[in-house]
Amino acid sequence: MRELTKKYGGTRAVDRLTFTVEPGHVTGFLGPNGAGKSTTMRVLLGLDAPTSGEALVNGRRYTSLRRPLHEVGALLDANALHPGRSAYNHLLGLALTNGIGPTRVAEVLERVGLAGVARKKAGGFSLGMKQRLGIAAALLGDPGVLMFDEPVNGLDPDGVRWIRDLMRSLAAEGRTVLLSSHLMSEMALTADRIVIVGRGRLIVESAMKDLTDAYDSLESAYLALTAGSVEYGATR
Ligand SMILES: Nc1ncnc2c1ncn2[C@@H]1O[C@H](COP(=O)(O)OP(=O)(O)OP(=O)(O)O)[C@@H](O)[C@H]1O
Repeated sequence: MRELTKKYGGTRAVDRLTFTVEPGHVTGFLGPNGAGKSTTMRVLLGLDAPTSGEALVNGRRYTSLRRPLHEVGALLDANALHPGRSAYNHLLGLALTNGIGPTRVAEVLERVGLAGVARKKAGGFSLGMKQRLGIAAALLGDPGVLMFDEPVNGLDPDGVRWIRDLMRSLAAEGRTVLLSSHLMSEMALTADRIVIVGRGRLIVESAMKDLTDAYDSLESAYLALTAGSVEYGATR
């Protein structure tokens, strides 16, 4: 992200945001509700155009990537699927339009643990199974850059642990992993770098260890650093 700004009417969802996500790490992307995390990911994926500045994947705009699914994969919304289609057909449709063969579909279904329900309709899947299917789609093109918007939400403890291990193994394979979540204790176990935004602006970009050394915990660091940026705070 270089000086990325995205306005919706009078709202500055993202405001001159500059940061870099490094390969080989899980980077936690944190910030209060409405801070601009999803908007940043949407612009990175070419789903929204920047108002000014740029969001680059491997040094290029998403729209200029020749084989986008091979460069970047993302899970933004686990419910973005056709409910009547099977998990296998959902992935096969995506694969075939991107020059990827059925063998790879079987591979990613195996990796996310859905091989046994591949022929079942995705509409009947639990939230956790839909998250896994969304992750399978992100992995289809074996991309070096991965983005996950709140993949842990609503998952059972097994699912939470699975996502944590998957994120860490993807980073250990040398990939760039950007992960948003509001669950600080889980993020503290998963990420080794942290980017915090508030009101569309960068608050801090840091190694996890530097934050937890300076504050008691990631949660304390987060609460202290975002104290002035919470837009929809409840009265206490
Ligand atoms: N399509 C849109 N049209 C108008 N405003 C939008 C749109 N998308 C986002 N916004 C606004 O931009 C701001 C940033 O929203 P965004 O969803 O990026 O935040 P977020 O950090 O992902 O929040 P959360 O943690 O609640 O998911 C909010 O004020 C939101 O209302």
